[in-house]
Amino acid sequence: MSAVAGPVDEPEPSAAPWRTGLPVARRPGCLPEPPWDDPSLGELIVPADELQARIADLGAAIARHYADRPPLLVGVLKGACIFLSDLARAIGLPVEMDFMAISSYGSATRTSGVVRIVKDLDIDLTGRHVLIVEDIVDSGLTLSFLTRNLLARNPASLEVCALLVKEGLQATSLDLAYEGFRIPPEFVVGYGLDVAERFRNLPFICEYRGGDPAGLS
Ligand SMILES: O=P(O)(O)OC[C@H]1O[C@H](OP(=O)(O)OP(=O)(O)O)[C@H](O)[C@@H]1O
Ligand code: HPA
Repeated sequence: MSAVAGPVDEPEPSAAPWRTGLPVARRPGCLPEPPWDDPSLGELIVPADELQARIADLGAAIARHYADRPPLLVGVLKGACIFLSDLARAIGLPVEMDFMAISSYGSATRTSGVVRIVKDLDIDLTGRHVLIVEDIVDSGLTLSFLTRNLLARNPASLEVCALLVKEGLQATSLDLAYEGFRIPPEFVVGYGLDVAERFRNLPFICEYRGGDPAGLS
């Protein structure tokens, strides 16, 4: 699986790390700036402008692949809400959207190992071209649960677009049609990703250094 794999016609690779398949390098010493500075936040992992540029490319690749069969985007709440909002606007097709809320982390920084559907889809997937939109693949448990669950609903096709994939943490191999960035195996927040519901509205992705979030108010 490549970091920029798409079913068709990806743009020519450039020197940017997310196009070469290399892990996105941490920005040494580059910390979030006011008003986003916070002592529990560490170094920047993906700056806001790189997120937006990559999402524009993903949107274009998705639009090419689904040109004659606009997909149903299935957003995985809550983490994917911001990614899906930007991605949907980068796909120049009349997409539809539905949402599923799935939780396995609670307020912790490690998966509980138990994936729970908190809210199911409203739309019947039978015969639909479904694109799952995920914010992050970490252990891979959520995605593996979700693909099995949605395949059982008889879609015409089922693909995955994940913004972030943590390097080397998945027990089984992944089948991702679209991937944004490979990131180091550390807990990250921002751009939809939270710890105990905090930091989802950061416009970038950064390392979380705050320790056990249980005491957060
Ligand atoms: O690959 P995994 O180890 O399964 O982790 C990935 C999942 O974890 C997060 O969801 P979370 O359970 O934290 O819920 P949230 O999206 O509401 O924050 C994230 O949004 C993914 O859905
Ligand atoms: O690194 C992460 N940050 C926030 N939420 C997550 N869910 C899985 N991994 C992560």
